[in-house]
This record gives sequence, structure tokens and C-alpha cells, in this order.
Amino acid sequence: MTEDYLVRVGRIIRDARRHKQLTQHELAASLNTSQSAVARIEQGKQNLSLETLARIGQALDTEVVTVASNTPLNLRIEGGRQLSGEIDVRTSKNAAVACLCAALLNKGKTTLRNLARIEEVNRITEVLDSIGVKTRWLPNSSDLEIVPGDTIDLDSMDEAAARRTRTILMFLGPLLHEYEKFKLPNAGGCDLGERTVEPHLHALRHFGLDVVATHGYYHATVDREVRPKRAIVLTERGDTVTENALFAAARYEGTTIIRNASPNYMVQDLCFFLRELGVEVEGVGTTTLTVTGVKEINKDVEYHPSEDPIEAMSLIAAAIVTKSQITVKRVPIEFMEMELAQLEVMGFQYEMSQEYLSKNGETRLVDITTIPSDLVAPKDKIHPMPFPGLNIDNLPFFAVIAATATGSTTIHDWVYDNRAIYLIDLNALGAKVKLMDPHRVLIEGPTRWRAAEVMCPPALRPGVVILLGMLAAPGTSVLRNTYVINRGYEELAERLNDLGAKIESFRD
Ligand SMILES: CC(=O)N[C@H]1[C@@H](OP(=O)(O)OP(=O)(O)OC[C@H]2O[C@@H](n3ccc(=O)[nH]c3=O)[C@H](O)[C@@H]2O)O[C@H](CO)[C@@H](O)[C@@H]1O
Ligand SMILES: C=C(OP(=O)(O)O)C(=O)O
Repeated sequence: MTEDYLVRVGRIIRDARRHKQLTQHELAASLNTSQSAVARIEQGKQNLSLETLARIGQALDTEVVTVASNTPLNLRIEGGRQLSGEIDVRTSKNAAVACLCAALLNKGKTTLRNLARIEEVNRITEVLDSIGVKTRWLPNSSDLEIVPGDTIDLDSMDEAAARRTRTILMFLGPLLHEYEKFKLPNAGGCDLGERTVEPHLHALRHFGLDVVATHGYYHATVDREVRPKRAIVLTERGDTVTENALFAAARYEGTTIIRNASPNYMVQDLCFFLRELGVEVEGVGTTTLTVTGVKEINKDVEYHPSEDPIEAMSLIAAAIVTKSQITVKRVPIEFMEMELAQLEVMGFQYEMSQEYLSKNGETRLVDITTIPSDLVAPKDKIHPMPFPGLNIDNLPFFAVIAATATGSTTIHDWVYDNRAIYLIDLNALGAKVKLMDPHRVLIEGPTRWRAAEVMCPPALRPGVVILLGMLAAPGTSVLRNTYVINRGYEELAERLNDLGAKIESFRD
């Protein structure tokens, strides 16, 4: 390395350290080195090995050196291997994004413990950092600290990051307390077809929010005289719309009743977190939420979001399709009961531990040990429903499971216009999936899986479904362009490898 280059790298490291509000001492401690060594590195007076650069990147949550990161990340899978061992379910993407947005309600310091370190969270922290909210991962942990401070500078928003997620829509609820006029870039995310924002606007109108969508932005105005006069009835029982209504109610000093609310897992997590902020929420887990808000929130709080039922389902599906015995630990059982009941109908056998509590002190967890089972197709169609029905995001996993079962299974995804269609990508791996119409697929099993090279569908769950098919297929498969998977899962390939899978990531 030339001296000039070392100086530039040193400066990048210094800036990243300052951005994370770490002293040289603190960085040195997490690198197991001395403060003077860090000082030399930052002055460009220290030769750096690739390993040291990687460790610094890890300590500062930033890639100091980016290796061709603009090219898509692909996975190479040696399939047909059985899995074994134990794996912990990590905390959920959907609770993470809800709590991140809720942190905007609080002028004090919010610490979200053991947060999922996934791309979706990275996009939101990029957006938050760009508008002047200070976020930092605490050293050697997955705990994220968020301090909004006194002013939020929406004009400096990292729009590219904002447009890659639908979560930006959930800034409406918190921001209506701060501004009488503001604009936000339109929401993006997985390509699942048209996703409405109308129910959000309908709910937030009760708090004086009016939104006009033009030229890629939501232009919002807030009339502070308008306050909820009666119960807010959501026009859809959606998760994020319920969350937006909760954000609005959380800093309204009166009492708001939200009917047709989603009682789903991420909404429950959000309600528990709002309680930590001093907001009264009754009816958690039901379709009527009664919220008594507080005008200003300025509290140092911490919260532990709960484990992800969708990741739990993904891991159980991995065991089923590879005919493996594994123990999936920390399964939030309340949100997996319908899925397990449906799997039982298909002949799936498993053992379940006693219940214990998640670190949020509320969510009930169990460990599930899968028993390799010969599955049969269910007589009735499999379809999702709002909680306590079969989770909408767990439905795609039934496609790859049905492909291993004997007989014909109908899967009916009434929710998304564009999600069922990706399931036919399983056919490249030998499955027989027929699209009956945009919402229904018919799957004939069992499948003689074969390896293939497939472009990852532009949607998170279908992407993982194809990956699971590849785990089942003997031989070498390649799944190309897998960003969407990392949007919702933390180190999925590495963790499956710990169970005996053989997955390598590579860039072209
Ligand atoms: C960040 C987050 O938490 N995302 C979840 C949330 O997204 P989110 O709450 O944003 O879901 P949407 O509002 O997009 O709803 C999904 C689809 O279901 C339709 N719909 C929904 C409810 C209803 O009562 N009637 C109805 O028709 C909507 O029109 C839409 O087409 O909920 C979805 C459905 O559970 C999940 O897939 C997402 O993972
Ligand atoms: C559709 C999903 O999420 P999002 O709402 O973030 O797009 C999902 O988690 O599968």
C-alpha cells in the first residue's frame, strides 16, 4: 500500500469511528489493540492486513473496503444434504422496522436490543442517519442505539435508501407530530404487485393528515385542529396501517380507539415498545386497540423485539424438504400454531419443548425438533388469513413443502397480486407447479428435485423458497441476485451451513 493510500484509508476509518461516536480507546478495545495503534492507523502510519480491515469494518459497521459490492450477490448450493443440529430463530424484520419508526416518536435514546442485522434495517438506518437521527450499533452486539435529537432534517434524506423499502410509509405517523407540511419519497420494497396506501391515509386523516401523491413523493399537510372524534375503523386489517395509526395515537394526549386493528406479531411488539415509552395501549393481540398517548416523549428506553415467526417457518421448511432432524429454538409459538396445525394435517411430526418467554417478557417461545416425515397433500386448499390465521408471509413456504408431499395441493394467495407467480420458479428444480390464475397454484408432488441455475425472484419469501428447493436438489444449484433474501434474513446461508448445508456466496 502506498503512503497516500494508507492516509486515505485512515481518514475513512477515523470518520466512520467518529460517526459511530466511538473514541479511539473504544475502537481499540473492540479490536483488541491499543489506542496508539488506532491513532497510527488513522494517521495512515500503519500497514493494514485485509483481516484487520475486515475487523475494523465489523467494529464500525461499515465496509471500509467494498469488494465489488455493486455486482449482485449470488449463492452456490450443493444440495441433497441432510441438516442436523440446533439453530436459534432471530428477531423479526417486521418488528425491527416498526420499532425503528417508533423511535422517531421519542426525543430520548432508544436502544433496540438484539435487532435483526438485515438489509431492511440497514436501509432504515441510512435514512435515519441522513435526516440527522443518530444511530449506532453498540460494539460487539446487535444492539442499535437511536437518538433523534431536537431537529429532523427531511431535506437531506437519503432518497435512494428510502425508495428501496416500504417502511418509509411508516414515517407518516411519527412525522405528523413534528411538521405541518412535509414530503416523503414513495415507498418501494419487494415486487409483489400493487400495494395500497389508501388505508394508511384513511386512518391518519383522523389526525388531520392529508396526502397528495405526485411525481414520486407523498406531499403531506397536517391540520392540528383535527382530532379523532370517534373510533378509527381501519379499512384493511393490515399490519403497517395499524402501526401508523398507533404512531399517530401515541402522541395524541386523548384516547384513540382503533378497530379492525391487526393483532399480528409485529403489532404486538410495537404495542409493548410503546408501553415502554409511556403510552397506554389496551387490547394487545385483539382487533380493538385503545391507546392513550402522551404529547412529548423524552425517555431513555430499551426494548427487545421478539423472534421472527417467518424465520421459524423458513427453518422448519428447510428441515422438511431436506428430510432432516433439527431443533429450531426460540419459535414464537402463538404465531406458528396455524402453520403447525396445517403441517400436522399433511403428516408432519415434531416434538415441542415447554414454553418460555422471549426477552420482551411477553412473547411465548418453544423449541421445535423436526422428525423426518412422509407428507401427503391436504384435501383442502391452503390459504392465509390475518392473525390468528396462517401468516401471509408463511404461505409461500407451503409451496416447497407441498412439492415434497404426495398428491395435489392448492395454494391460494388472495393477498398479493404478484407473489404466487414466483412459485413456478420451483419448476426449474423439477417441481410441478401450475399457475391456475394470478392467485392460485396447483402443486403435484412428490418432486424428484434436480439442481439448476435460477435468477432469484424479486421478492423475499419466494426467494427463500427457491433456496430451500435448491437445498433439497442433489447437485450444484446457483441462485443469482439474492439481495432480497438479505433484506429479511440475517446470515441465512452461514447459519444453514452450521447445520450442514453447503452454500457459498460469490459475486460475478
Ligand atoms: C413491514 C411489515 O410488517 N410488512 C408486512 C405487512 O406489510 P403491510 O402492512 O405493508 O401490508 P399491505 O398493507 O401491503 O397488505 C398486504 C396486501 O394485503 C391486502 N390486504 C391486507 C389486509 C386486509 O385486511 N385486506 C387486504 O386486502 C392489501 O391490500 C395488500 O395488497 O403485512 C403484510 C401482510 O401481512 C406482510 O406480508 C408484510 O411482511
Ligand atoms: C412482504 C414482506 O415484507 P415487506 O412488507 O417489508 O415488503 C415480507 O416480509 O415478506
